[in-house]
Amino acid sequence: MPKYRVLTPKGASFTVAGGGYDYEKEALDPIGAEIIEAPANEAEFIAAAKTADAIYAKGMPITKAVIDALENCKVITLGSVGVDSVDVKAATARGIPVTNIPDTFIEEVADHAMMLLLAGFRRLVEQDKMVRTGRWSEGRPALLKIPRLMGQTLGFISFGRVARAVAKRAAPFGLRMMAYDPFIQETLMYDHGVMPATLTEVLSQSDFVSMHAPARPEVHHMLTEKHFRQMKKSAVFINTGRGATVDEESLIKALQEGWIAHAALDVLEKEPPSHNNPMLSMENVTLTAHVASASARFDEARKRRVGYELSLVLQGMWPVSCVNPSVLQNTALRRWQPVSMDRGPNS
Ligand SMILES: O=C(O)CC[C@@H](O)C(=O)O
Repeated sequence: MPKYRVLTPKGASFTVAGGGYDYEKEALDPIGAEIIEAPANEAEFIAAAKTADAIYAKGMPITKAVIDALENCKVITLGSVGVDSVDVKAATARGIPVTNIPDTFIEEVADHAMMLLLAGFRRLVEQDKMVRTGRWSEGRPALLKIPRLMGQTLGFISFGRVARAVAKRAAPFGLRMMAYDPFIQETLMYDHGVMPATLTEVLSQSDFVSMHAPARPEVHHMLTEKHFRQMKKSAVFINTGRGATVDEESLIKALQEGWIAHAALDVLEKEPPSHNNPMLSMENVTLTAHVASASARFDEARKRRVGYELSLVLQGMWPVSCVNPSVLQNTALRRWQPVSMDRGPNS
């Protein structure tokens, strides 16, 4: 009988795929905790959740109904930056800390955003299709219509850690950069060679608009028809954040009616998309399957980090990355002091 039960939706275990090293066991075995899988449907998950000591949320929404059924849960742990799959408000109301991993795969997502930018701009998918379908001679005329990349403008909506990592990659390509983010200090933008701007300036002046707004209810459908109408007809829209920040119907209309040139998207409003999503057959759309974070290193790092957060809380300590830290004050969990990495001015 395990001392602690960590409940996770079936099929979402965070052991390394393909029988690799078992990072979950490494973190959880010494404290007597065990991962238990429950069917990933709300009713069956709720039945199993009553006695769970912790939830590892993945692959299914952890709704208010699930959270209200928890009788013994000390933490809900996410293996992502985005916390949109958990009703954080409900967890906060119940005094349950929710943890995420905000810093583990910034480089991967930034690589992917840059790849989408280049692929969308140089029409990679269309070019590939032309070669494969015997239309070799059509490739060059298609690209003769687009400008040179150097000197084009990249505009960021939201300038968090991933956007800043994209800016580092974009600078050597000779892109001018601007960003809209009312929550980030302008000096941080200047440090990255990025001009602070209003949303209208970003939309109307950018050749590439890269969306990085986090998945929060306040930014649901932040971009609608009126925003796509403000963009350049030649603009490429890139989204590696969350599909829900964009009104997808408006985006589809913008692409179909030529208000913008191309969309390169890792995220969609509904994932996977339904077979009748028009974007699946549109030539001016480049799609990947919400995989921007993926790499072998990330897979390992995510599992280690999830195991670490779980083991901290189950052993009675504050987690490292808590998205609702106000609840920590009212728990019996002990605050711990991380060791300072700052070894002084000459280190
Ligand atoms: O689970 C993933 O790999 C994607 C997670 C990513 O979208 C996030 O919000 O952190």
